[in-house]
Amino acid sequence: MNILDKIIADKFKEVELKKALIPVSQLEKSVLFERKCVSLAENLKIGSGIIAEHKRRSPSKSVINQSLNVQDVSSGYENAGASGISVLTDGKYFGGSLEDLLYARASVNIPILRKEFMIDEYQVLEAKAHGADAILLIAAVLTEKQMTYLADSAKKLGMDVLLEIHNEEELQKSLKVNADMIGVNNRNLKTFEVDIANSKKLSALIPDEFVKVSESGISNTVAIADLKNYGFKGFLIGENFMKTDDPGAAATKFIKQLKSIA
Ligand SMILES: O=P(O)(O)OC[C@@H](O)[C@@H](O)c1c[nH]c2ccccc12
Repeated sequence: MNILDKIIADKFKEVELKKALIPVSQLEKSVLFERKCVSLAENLKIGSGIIAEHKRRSPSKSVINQSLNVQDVSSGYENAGASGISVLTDGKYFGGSLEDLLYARASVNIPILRKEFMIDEYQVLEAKAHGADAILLIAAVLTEKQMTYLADSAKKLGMDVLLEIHNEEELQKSLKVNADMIGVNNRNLKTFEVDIANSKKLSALIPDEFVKVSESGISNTVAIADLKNYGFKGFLIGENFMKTDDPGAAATKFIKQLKSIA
């Protein structure tokens, strides 16, 4: 079994357990359920385009940074001029939690993406109840029908949808889904190989109604200037910031440099 299949198998078990412990009616009682979401897709069009990620560890890199707290990282990213923040909530493989999402929400006003392996509507409700403005759907692990259902349920709650693809086949099955953004993952989640050329290759095939996002392996501003020429408006960056002692400062420096070459 590849790592992605393992993560998904574990996720099914986790969601079943959670459903039994915390009913949907309780999620809907969260004060955050009434909060009006801020559109990540719209924010990408008007700002720096950087979606800065809070990621403690990953299956590909093991530990990235375990010593920071999510409030400092999130407010650091917001002050740096990020257009949005991505918060990993998977515990087993990425060291994140829904609590991280809550604390991030309490620390910033910019849109927050719940970075999770979504397989069930229950997780969409959880995202809303913990202050997310957007959810991620990964085409590699979902059918067209599942993506349609999950996207529609997120849209009903006022959240944006970032649909992640890695190849042309995944793009084709995603085109009818009600997503706001299509993200090209430069990392193959099955092999962990990273290649930014993947974004460039697939860009022309993505219809204009979707905001284009390039994800993973981005470590310099020249790569972004290049990706902008291919129509990308959003750039998801995790490790490059998180591997430093001060991700907010790293993001500040990065975004300043980005502006200077624009
Ligand atoms: O740390 P990086 O290489 O900058 O990548 C960030 C982000 O794109 C990556 O964490 C990611 C992209 N898609 C995912 C799906 C699940 C978990 C994580 C991811």
